[in-house]
Amino acid sequence: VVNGEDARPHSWPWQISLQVKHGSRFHHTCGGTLVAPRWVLTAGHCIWPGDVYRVVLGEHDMSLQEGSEQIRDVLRIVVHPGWDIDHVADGNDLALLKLDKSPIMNDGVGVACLPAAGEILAHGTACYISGWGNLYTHGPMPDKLQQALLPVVEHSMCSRSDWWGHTVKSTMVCAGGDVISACNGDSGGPLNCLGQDGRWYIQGVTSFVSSAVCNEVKKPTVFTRTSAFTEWLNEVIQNY
Ligand SMILES: CC(C)c1ccc(NC(=O)[C@@H]2CCCN2C(=O)[C@H](CCCC[NH3+])NC(=O)C(F)(F)F)cc1
Repeated sequence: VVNGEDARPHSWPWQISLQVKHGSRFHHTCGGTLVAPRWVLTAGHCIWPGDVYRVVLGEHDMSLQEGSEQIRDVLRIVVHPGWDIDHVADGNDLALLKLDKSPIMNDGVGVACLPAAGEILAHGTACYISGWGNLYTHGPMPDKLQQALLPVVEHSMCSRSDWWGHTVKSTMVCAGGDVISACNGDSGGPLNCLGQDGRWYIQGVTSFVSSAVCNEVKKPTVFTRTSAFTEWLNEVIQNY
């Protein structure tokens, strides 16, 4: 996250770190969200065939063993059938990971809510992005989970020719567009938006930013709009 701030520890208890095995060690590669006791939602572009992953829940400071961390293996990976790494602009940038067993739910680990099918957020709705992605383009990863307030940008503005143009689809949601943005390593993480009922809803899964600089003005962070995939999400979580 570029121009964010340290999150209060465990204030986003559904935020996970997706870690990939290289040699004998695992390292953070993407964010993700616990959306059911045994299911993590992340981005399709985080998944590379043949790689071995694990999920760390209850994480805050990556440089410390804080005692709240819970590690789970990934039993099954279901990438959205419409995802194609060579056609990022087509969207469908989603993957669901089934954990070998449910984590222990506590103050630091919990499930987030998914929105109702078709829910569209009004322009300017205040949401938060969270993640351990780079602090700036080609910059370092933070130790502590970062967060930032990122206002929703309605589709009509986000698809202006000097914004994202036709690259952004209606199955995506834009947020930001000024000097706050996601950056590499935030991929797959949540766009956290407070609902009328006082619960946090995951309205987006971090998908892409400008390939020039992460926080390019008029190139808001683009998220996969979870309310466009309710049927697929429910089908997988209930049947796989
Ligand atoms: C849709 C298409 C025109 C397009 C638009 C933007 C990009 N952006 C990028 O490539 C920048 C540079 C590094 C990674 N990156 C990204 O946006 C990667 C996803 C890349 C997926 C495609 N390889 N995502 C992120 O960094 C983020 F923001 F989600 F944390 C790539 C393609």
